[in-house]
Amino acid sequence: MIILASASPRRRELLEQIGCKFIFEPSSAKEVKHGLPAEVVKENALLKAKQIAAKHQDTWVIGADTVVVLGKEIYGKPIDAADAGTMLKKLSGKVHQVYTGIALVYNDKIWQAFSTTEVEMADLSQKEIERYTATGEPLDKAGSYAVQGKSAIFIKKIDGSYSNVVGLPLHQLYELCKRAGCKLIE
Ligand SMILES: Cc1cn([C@H]2C[C@H](O)[C@@H](COP(=O)(O)OP(=O)(O)OP(=O)(O)O)O2)c(=O)[nH]c1=O
Repeated sequence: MIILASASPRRRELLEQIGCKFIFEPSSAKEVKHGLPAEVVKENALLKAKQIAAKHQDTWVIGADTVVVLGKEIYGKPIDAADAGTMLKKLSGKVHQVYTGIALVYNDKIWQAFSTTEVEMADLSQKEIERYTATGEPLDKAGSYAVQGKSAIFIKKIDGSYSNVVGLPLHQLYELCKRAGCKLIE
C-alpha cells in the first residue's frame, strides 16, 4: 500500500494522473523554514512522510515539500493576500527556482531526492497583482502562484520538470521508487 502524506489536492491529482493506486493522509509535521533550499525541502518532505509512516507498518509513505527561491530568499505559502502581493511583486519580471523535495519511507528505511525548475515570470503591474490575489488562488501555493492555474498567463518560460513546479516531480519520484523497490504503478 502507498500513502501520500499530503493535504495538497495538486499532489493527489498528479499521482492519479499516472495511475498510481494510493490513499492520502495529511501530515501535521512542523516544517523547517530556513537553510539551503534543497536541504529545507528534503527535510520537510521527510518530516511529513515520517510522521505518517510512524502510524503504518509495512507501508510505503510519500512526502513532498515545495518552495520558491528568489536569490537568497525562500518563499513558502503566503500568510495572507497582502503577503501574496508582496511575493508576486518580487517575482515580477524575474527568473526564480522552484524546489520540491520528495521522501519515501518504509518502516525505518528512507529515500530522499529533490528537483529544481527555473521559472521566468512576466512583468506584472500592480493592477494585475491585485486582480490575481483577489481570486484567492495564491493563498495555498508556495510563491503565491499556480503554474497550473489562473497565473499560467504570467509564466513566460519554464526550464525543468513541470510537475515539480505543481508540487510533485513525477519522473524523480518514479526513479526514487524504482531505487527503493516500491511499485508506484501496477
Ligand atoms: C509554485 C507552485 C506551488 N503550488 C503548490 C503545491 C503545494 O500544494 C504548495 C506548496 O506547499 P507545501 O507546503 O509544499 O504543501 P501543502 O501544504 O500544500 O501540502 P502538504 O504539506 O500537506 O503536502 O504550493 C502549486 O500548486 N502550483 C505552483 O505553481
